[in-house]
Amino acid sequence: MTSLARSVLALTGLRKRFGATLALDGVTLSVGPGEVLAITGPSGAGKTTLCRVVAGLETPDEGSVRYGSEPMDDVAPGRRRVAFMFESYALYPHLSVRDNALSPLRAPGGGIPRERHRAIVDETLGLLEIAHLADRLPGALSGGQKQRAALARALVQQPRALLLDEPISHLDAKLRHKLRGAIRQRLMTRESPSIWSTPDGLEALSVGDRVAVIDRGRIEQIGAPEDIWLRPATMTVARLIGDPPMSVLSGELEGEGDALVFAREGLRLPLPAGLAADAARATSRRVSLGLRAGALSLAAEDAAGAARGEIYSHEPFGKHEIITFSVAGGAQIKIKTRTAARVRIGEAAGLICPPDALALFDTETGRALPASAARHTTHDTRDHARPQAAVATTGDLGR
Ligand SMILES: Nc1ncnc2c1ncn2[C@@H]1O[C@H](COP(=O)(O)OP(=O)(O)OP(=O)(O)O)[C@@H](O)[C@H]1O
Repeated sequence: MTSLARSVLALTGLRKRFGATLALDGVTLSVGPGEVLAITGPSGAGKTTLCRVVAGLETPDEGSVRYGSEPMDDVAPGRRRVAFMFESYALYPHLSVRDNALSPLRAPGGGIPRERHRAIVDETLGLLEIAHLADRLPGALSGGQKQRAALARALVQQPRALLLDEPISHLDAKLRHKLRGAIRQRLMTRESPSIWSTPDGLEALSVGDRVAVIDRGRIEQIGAPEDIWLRPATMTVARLIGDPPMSVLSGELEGEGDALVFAREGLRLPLPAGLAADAARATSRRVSLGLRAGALSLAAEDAAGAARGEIYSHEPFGKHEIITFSVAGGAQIKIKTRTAARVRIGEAAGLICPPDALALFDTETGRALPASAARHTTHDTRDHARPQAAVATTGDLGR
């Protein structure tokens, strides 16, 4: 077997149209050897199409796919040596779970000595907690069990690139949380690039070395999980990522003495110095303010510096609570608190917005305002020839 496993997977200018739908709109990105790129976006954003183009199951209208220096555009799917876990599983109905997982290893060019097949498969079934189902046929499995059988079939291979399309979406929350760590550990030991697609932004942040956020076929932002979390490049990213995501309110910039104020009906917030510097360079006064739920807090209605409003709803979730705060005019802001707050629906309250809770966007373009935007990228500029800096993790990302 020729080993191309340490190659960079590079996608350049991919465009794919289905009738009136532009499923991929100029996607350029690369995934390094051993790297996991998590791609996240809402339903219909283009995640599956991206995976299918990489696997050769869909031909792009424009753009190209390369492994290392080798263009893949004219290479048939079966010869690309890509392991693709389909969102629809595509299990062989007449084969047991074990035989489904063994099937790619037994195919010509599988590359792994035959005597090791059974041990690799059984270890992977154990990792995914389906060893006890090894002899069952897919027809006798639940949706989540089928999903893990399909995942096992992808994980046992030694491909040039591994594509996992929503690999754990049908598992219960506890198992999903447990397995995303276990699978990520497994992927880290590989030399091939991996793409992990998921509609769950937090899952993407927890499994990806880098994360690409896609919407309507366009990459909105690509970067380290921390960047996506702390510095969303666009309003779309801000609205997609987070638990709950930022509340994004449209308004206007107004001068008030030396200060710049974000103003809309029911809300006037003086901008902290850093944000005011960004805002001063805005070309339009029409801006949108992002408020990060976990950095906001409630205060008394008349507390100094608090914005006034009332409690619209209160959802206690055990470890944390989500409070929806509404201001005059009806705009709603989500607050996430750890402490059990004593709040009553309809009660007047104040909202404290520290500087790190806020992000500012140009309403027209949807992009973060200049000074912040300089730190962002929607283009993949990583040079995979250089060693990658270790990605620091933060407790907030829940890895
Ligand atoms: N074969 C096809 N024919 C027509 N339209 C298609 C086809 N495949 C995908 N699309 C459209 O292209 C867009 C992108 O679809 P895609 O399946 O890539 O999204 P996705 O991000 O994977 O969504 P989901 O999370 O729901 O799986 C959608 O609007 C979809 O309806």
